[in-house]
Amino acid sequence: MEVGLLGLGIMGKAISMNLLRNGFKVVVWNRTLSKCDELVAHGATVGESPAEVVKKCKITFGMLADPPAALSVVFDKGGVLEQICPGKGYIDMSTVDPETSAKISEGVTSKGGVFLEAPVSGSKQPAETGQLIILTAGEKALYDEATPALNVIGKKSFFLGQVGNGAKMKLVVNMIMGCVMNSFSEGLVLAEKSGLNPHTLLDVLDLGAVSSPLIRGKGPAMLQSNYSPSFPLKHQQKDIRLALGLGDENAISMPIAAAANETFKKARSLGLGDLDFSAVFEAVKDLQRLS
Ligand SMILES: NC(=O)C1=CN([C@@H]2O[C@H](COP(=O)(O)OP(=O)(O)OC[C@H]3O[C@@H](n4cnc5c(N)ncnc54)[C@H](OP(=O)(O)O)[C@@H]3O)[C@@H](O)[C@H]2O)C=CC1
Ligand SMILES: O=CC(=O)O
Repeated sequence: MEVGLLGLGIMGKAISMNLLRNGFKVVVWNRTLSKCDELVAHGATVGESPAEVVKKCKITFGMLADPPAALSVVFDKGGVLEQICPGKGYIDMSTVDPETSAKISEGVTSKGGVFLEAPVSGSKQPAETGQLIILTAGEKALYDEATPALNVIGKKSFFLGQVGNGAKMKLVVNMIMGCVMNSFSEGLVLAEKSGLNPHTLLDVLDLGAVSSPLIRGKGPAMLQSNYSPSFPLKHQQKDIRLALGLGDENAISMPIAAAANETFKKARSLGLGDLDFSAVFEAVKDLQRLS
């Protein structure tokens, strides 16, 4: 099966490599075209534009940074819309808001193509090993057609109905994850400042109800100030911001998420946006110094 992949950041590169390893032919494109070279060395071919990738493939995936990027590869010159047509599908895996997803869906279907949103839960390592959780919504026929690829990309795919539901589910999940990371960071600072060994706190947490892959996976690196990015902090802040927007629309009060958003914004202002989202720990430490 041949598929297209637009966007070779942390996730797009890992997903492409995994598809190639599993026997898929993959046509790639990235805004910074030089990032395609490594994929080519592993057997991918390159499209000079999103439109060229769509021209070559029946199904094309997008894995872009944020709503402006996701819209740009579809609507701008050389974009998906120039070649999408009946018989072709576009699957957007970027984490965006439901409105962005709906605009892309309208654009694709207006040209006779079919659309599926498919944001993923899980980070760099699950992407490399095909262990993502895929939150799809939109055209069920495209979901069925893409199932062989989805089964390689993820360990479980959900079909959630109409366009927007995948985006909403992803934003709810990442709103929770951002709040947990914030609270965990405050706990580490509180432990240390009150005279406890934070390494012992990690051991205690791991044995109790709060134990989780997130805390187990990130805690030791955070105590070493190692924030090599798996999930960039700027994207976590974007997700909480978009989740707060969803809360606004639904008149849901989310004071904890709003406070977490402030801390992620503080972390971005400290220049930590490209580091892993666990670097919010540094912003929490900084806030203690100021208070
Ligand atoms: N990393 C993670 O753990 C996870 C990330 N996600 C989500 O997946 C998406 C991708 O994440 P990730 O791979 O980490 O992000 P990266 O920041 O590593 O990559 C972003 C990608 O978007 C491209 N891009 C940015 N702006 C534009 C633009 N204006 N036009 C065209 N392309 C653009 C970049 O191209 P260029 O190389 O030229 O800059 C790059 O290919 C995000 O929505 C993120 O929230 C979801 C689950 C996990
Ligand atoms: O969006 C990030 C993730 O880990 O999921």
